[in-house]
Amino acid sequence: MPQAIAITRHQGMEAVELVAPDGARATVLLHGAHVLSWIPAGADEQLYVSPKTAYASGQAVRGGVPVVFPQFAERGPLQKHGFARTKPWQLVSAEQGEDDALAVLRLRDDAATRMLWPHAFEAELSVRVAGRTLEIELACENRGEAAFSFATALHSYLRLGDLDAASLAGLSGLRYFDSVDRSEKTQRVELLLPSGELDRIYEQVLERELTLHEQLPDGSERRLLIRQQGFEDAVVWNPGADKCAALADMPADGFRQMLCVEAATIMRPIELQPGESWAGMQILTLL
Ligand SMILES: O=P(O)(O)OC[C@H]1O[C@@H](O)[C@H](O)[C@@H](O)[C@@H]1O
Repeated sequence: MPQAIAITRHQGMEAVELVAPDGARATVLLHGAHVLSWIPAGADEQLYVSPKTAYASGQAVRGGVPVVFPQFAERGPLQKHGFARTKPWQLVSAEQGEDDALAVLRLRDDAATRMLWPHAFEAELSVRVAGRTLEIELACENRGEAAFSFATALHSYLRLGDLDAASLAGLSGLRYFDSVDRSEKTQRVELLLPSGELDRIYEQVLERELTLHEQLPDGSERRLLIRQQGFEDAVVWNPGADKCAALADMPADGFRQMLCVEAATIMRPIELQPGESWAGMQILTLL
């Protein structure tokens, strides 16, 4: 029998603490349906959250997994990355199952969202933890009478001990839009070694498996498998030293402890006719 999980508080905000029978855990804020923590069974924290982030209504949390919807970055008239990450979501269910723990959260249009974006929608975020895997699925349904289109991303901040010891594999051969110098390029090298500001939208990433590698001080290697379904693109972002210093909610050296690898659909926005739905998932597995 699934065991219901009650709402608790985390950093002064409503949250659910998912715990699977094998010990895998995740913390999800109702604010923004924001996954704040993921601890695979037998391992330690895999997500980065800035120690300087605000936890306040109407503000975005810096770290974890912000939900970007219905606009990516400043590619449209809305606030940066859209409104979903700063809205209170409703908890639909949270429970521990026989071999996992699952929470489902929902956001529907209201008068405030329709002022910004005149569409009737229902978004659902499902977060599932079990063993060494975290699955985050975002679904969206058009509940109105006219078609709409949107861009979206699961903006995952992956925690690092040291950026210089990290590399990302699996992107070679892909086209990408480099948001730093606003040009189209092709990834030539197999391993992306992050250094300096990195802000790229890799296109048509579906079917690719990315792996974040990190050499740990004890000589071992951490490997995090990053897969996506439904999302077409992937964003790789690190602000680098200068941009990080300018972010009020990040410590100056915070960029060394994170790399964002985001499952996204940006280049070809998703179009939904009345009654149609879309879903996409990011799947993280600690190998
Ligand atoms: O500071 P924000 O609004 O959370 O955005 C962080 C970054 O998010 C990334 O997804 C974008 O590619 C970057 O351009 C952006 O700077």
